[in-house]
Amino acid sequence: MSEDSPKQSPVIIITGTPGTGKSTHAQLLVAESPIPLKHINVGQLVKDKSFHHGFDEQWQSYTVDEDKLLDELEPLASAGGIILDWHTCEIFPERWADLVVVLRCNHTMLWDRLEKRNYPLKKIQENNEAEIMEVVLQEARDSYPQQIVVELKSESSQDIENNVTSIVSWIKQWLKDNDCKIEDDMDKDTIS
Ligand SMILES: Nc1ncnc2c1ncn2[C@@H]1O[C@H](COP(=O)(O)OP(=O)(O)O)[C@@H](O)[C@H]1O
Repeated sequence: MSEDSPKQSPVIIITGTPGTGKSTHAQLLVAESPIPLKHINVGQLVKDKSFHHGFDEQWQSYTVDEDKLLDELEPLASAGGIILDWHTCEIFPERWADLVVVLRCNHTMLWDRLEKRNYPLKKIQENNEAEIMEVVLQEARDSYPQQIVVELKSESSQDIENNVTSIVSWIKQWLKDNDCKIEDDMDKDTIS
């Protein structure tokens, strides 16, 4: 985190293999944060605003138009107060990020979660393998200073509560470190 950041609230990236609990964490964090945070579900944003070059049937995912996506997010990241929720993070410039949370999950549990989502078998296998190989964790460690990258277990509801509590503590400390005030009457919302 930058010591002399003019932002009044931080940018938090929540990343992890699909199904590890990013959106669940982000939603609870919005509800429990002492300051307003916007939850940006980046995958949904890509779809809604067509920041892509089409759907890749083989990979069952959109081919993202990174320039358009970054242009949209830049002013939001500069202002702060956002949670970027996506299954990849290296695209986000290092200067944006104050905290990078990487959610992790046992691969058997992850398999069940993705099956419930009706993902095709190939996509479940790929994501499962990525989780076992720690692909997203490695990407985060390669892209941001090690002191802002935090790996958190997301296997139970207790994990979610504990994780959100510790992120809220981190936010409070960030606000103190950056001489920012907590205002009671600010709205909280979610955008995609
Ligand atoms: N820590 C957890 N404990 C139990 N269930 C979880 C946990 N994290 C996520 N889930 C469940 O797994 C599914 C995927 O969660 P979601 O937040 O949509 O993941 P992501 O945003 O990473 O794709 C949801 O049904 C959610 O309730």
